[in-house]
Amino acid sequence: EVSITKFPADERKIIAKAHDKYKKARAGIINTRHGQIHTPAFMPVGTKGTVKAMLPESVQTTGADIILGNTYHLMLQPGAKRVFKLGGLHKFMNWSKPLLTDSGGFQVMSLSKLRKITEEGVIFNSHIDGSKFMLSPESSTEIQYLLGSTITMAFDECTPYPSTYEQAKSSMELTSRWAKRSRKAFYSRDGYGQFGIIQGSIYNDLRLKSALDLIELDFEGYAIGGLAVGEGQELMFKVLDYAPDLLPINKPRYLMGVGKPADIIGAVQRGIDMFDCVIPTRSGRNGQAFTKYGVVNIRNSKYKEDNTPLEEDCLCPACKNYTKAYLHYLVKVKEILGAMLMTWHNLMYFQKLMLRIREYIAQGKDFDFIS
Ligand SMILES: CC1(C)O[C@H]2[C@@H](O1)[C@@]1(COC(C)(C)O1)O[C@@H]2CNc1nc2cc3nc(N)[nH]c(=O)c3cc2[nH]1
Ligand SMILES: [Zn+2]
Repeated sequence: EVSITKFPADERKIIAKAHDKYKKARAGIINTRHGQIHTPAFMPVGTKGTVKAMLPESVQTTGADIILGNTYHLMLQPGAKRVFKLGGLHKFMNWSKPLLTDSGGFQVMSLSKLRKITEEGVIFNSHIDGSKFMLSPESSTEIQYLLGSTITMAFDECTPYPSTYEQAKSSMELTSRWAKRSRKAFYSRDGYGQFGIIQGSIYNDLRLKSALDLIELDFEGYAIGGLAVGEGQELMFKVLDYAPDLLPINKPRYLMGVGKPADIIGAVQRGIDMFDCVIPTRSGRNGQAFTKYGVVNIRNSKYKEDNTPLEEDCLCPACKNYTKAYLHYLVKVKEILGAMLMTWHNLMYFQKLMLRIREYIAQGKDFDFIS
């Protein structure tokens, strides 16, 4: 079975770095049914089948190869069967490149009020109208098939932080049992893939056991779950100092929910290939712009007569055609165009960061720049 991961030998540029810090960084290409993904890659979050305030063609111009959708939200509305009947999520949202869908467990725990975790799966009440649903390894995998996801995530339990060793152990063991059922339920096709998600919280022996359990299932890629859940950067990096090395070197490694530029750079240096985070889109809508000068809070009154762009050399529409004064005004009066331009700029910024990281790795250069 051809997996979706072909780090072609000639294109795989794993450069041993002069000193330890960079030797784990790698740049590669993931080949899928819906096109290539250049790694290290940042995936804009399109939770409900849209990257908020962006047209899909605009997302494409920022350089994104792949976007993320959510099983939890789409199963509640408009419903996976309906999306399937309408031709699948790619057609529905007019995005023809790769799509990765999260499997829903994390969103149930962070969004729905009443829920019950059983061996079978998670029973919960919709946060929209309170109606009852159940997500299991089988139903999550089927929903992602109906959506037409390029990369399907195994159904896991995101171990909360902090957790005791015992709590983390039983949670990780549940995730391993669910991973097996997810793998069995996956309908494997050329150019599509399923990623396992390792848990184990901050305990290295649990992380190792989780990795061993999932490697046995031979997923096309692996995610490190249970991080970016409030543990902070220092503890996250402590886990990342060893966890990526537990995973197969020739398969993609995806760190879920991360992160700010500095988090991404530190994680790439520790061997991570894929990222997703709501920060560029969510903070853009809240008036925060990422720039090489740092984060600009455009609502600050010091910008109300600032006739210069966010970044003079940025090619996004916000910087090419508008001033900080105009963005300040739009965000203050809550005009929709404000959310659009700020989001567009931030997504462009994050993709430029990933492009620079890929170039630096390919040239064997240090990329400790925090931009
Ligand atoms: C709830 C919401 C929207 O998800 C974002 C964002 O808030 C927020 C809140 O604080 C920040 C850190 C800024 O990001 O945390 C989320 C990003 N961290 C994260 N996403 C994850 C998704 C995951 N999915 C699965 N299946 N399994 C996991 O273990 C898992 C772990 C994850 N960690
Ligand atoms: Zn810009």
